[in-house]
This record gives sequence, structure tokens and C-alpha cells, in this order.
Amino acid sequence: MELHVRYEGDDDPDKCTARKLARFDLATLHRSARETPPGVVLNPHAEQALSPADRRDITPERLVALDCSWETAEAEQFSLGGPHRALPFLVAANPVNYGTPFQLTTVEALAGALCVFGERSHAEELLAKFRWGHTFLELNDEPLRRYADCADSGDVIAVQEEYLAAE
Ligand SMILES: C[S@@+](CC[C@H](N)C(=O)[O-])C[C@H]1O[C@@H](n2cnc3c(N)ncnc32)[C@H](O)[C@@H]1O
Repeated sequence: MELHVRYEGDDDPDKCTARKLARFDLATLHRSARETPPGVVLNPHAEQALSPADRRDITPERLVALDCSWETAEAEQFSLGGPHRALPFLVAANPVNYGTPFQLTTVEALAGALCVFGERSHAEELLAKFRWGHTFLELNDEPLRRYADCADSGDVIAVQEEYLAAE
């Protein structure tokens, strides 16, 4: 699975998870939307939740994230080609937003999406570059496995409802 990031560059470069992935050749950064190839776009504003069915949407298989500050991550920033999908309920493990649902770093979002697509070892490879990376898989182990077993977005939402009700 190819991993691409539209890199805005308005966040602290020392803490930027996308830059670190690119340093290890684990993702490709793009400085403009025009240069960013189409893929399944991880967009927290999207109406549809990501599900295993989305894997088939793009050939070659490609995930795209937008790395920018959460301050500027408005819906209009996500003008990127391809189907846009929101990740279902998952909890951040990074030190800045630890325990916060939905507000993930770029590496957590990519790793979460890979797990939904059944690509867990690829997700582990990304997260291994971060001190707290394994915690993301530990905190979200059960929901990630259940989302990966879903047929479509409707099933994913039904599973998500259980976690939201327990919040
Ligand atoms: C707003 S940026 C913040 C990046 C942070 N500066 C870093 O170093 O990782 C995080 C990106 O991950 C993806 N993402 C995070 N949470 C998401 C969610 N709940 N649904 C879909 N995509 C999400 C989006 O592409 C989002 O723009």
C-alpha cells in the first residue's frame, strides 16, 4: 500500500510525524495538492467512515493524509483527489493528545487505516519509529480488529456506536 502525505508545513517540524515517516522512506511528502496523487483521503470531516470495502476504490492502493496543524485542519483544506473517509472511533496515543478520540497524528491515522484494511504489519512498521507507537495499537486493539472484520461503512458505524455509548 502506497502512503502519501500532503504536507502543509505549518506544524512544529520537530514533532511532525509525517516528516519522520518520510525520513525513513515510509511515506512520500507532497508540497501541493496538485502534486499529491489521488488515493483514499483520510479526512476527519468526511461523511463516510473508512471500511475494508474502500481498499478496492483506488489502483494502485494508496492512502493519503494531510499533515497540517489541527488549528488549520478545516474542511476546505482537504481539497485532494479520491474518496474521502473519516476514521471511526480510535483513541490517540501520542503525548500531545493522549486519550483523545478522533484527533490522531498523521502516523496514527495512516496506521489505523492500514489496520482497517488488514495490513497490520505495515501499521506496526510505521509505529515502530515512535516511542509511543505501540501504545496506539494496544489502546485500540479491539476496535481495530472489529473494524477490519466489517463489510462496509454501515457495519463500521454500528461497531463505533458501541464505543461511543461506553464513553
Ligand atoms: C491534522 S494532521 C496533524 C498532524 C500532526 N502535526 C503530526 O505530526 O502528525 C493529522 C492528519 O491525520 C489524518 N487524521 C487524523 N485523525 C483523523 C480522523 N479521525 N479521520 C480521518 N483522518 C484523520 C488527517 O489526514 C489529518 O489531517
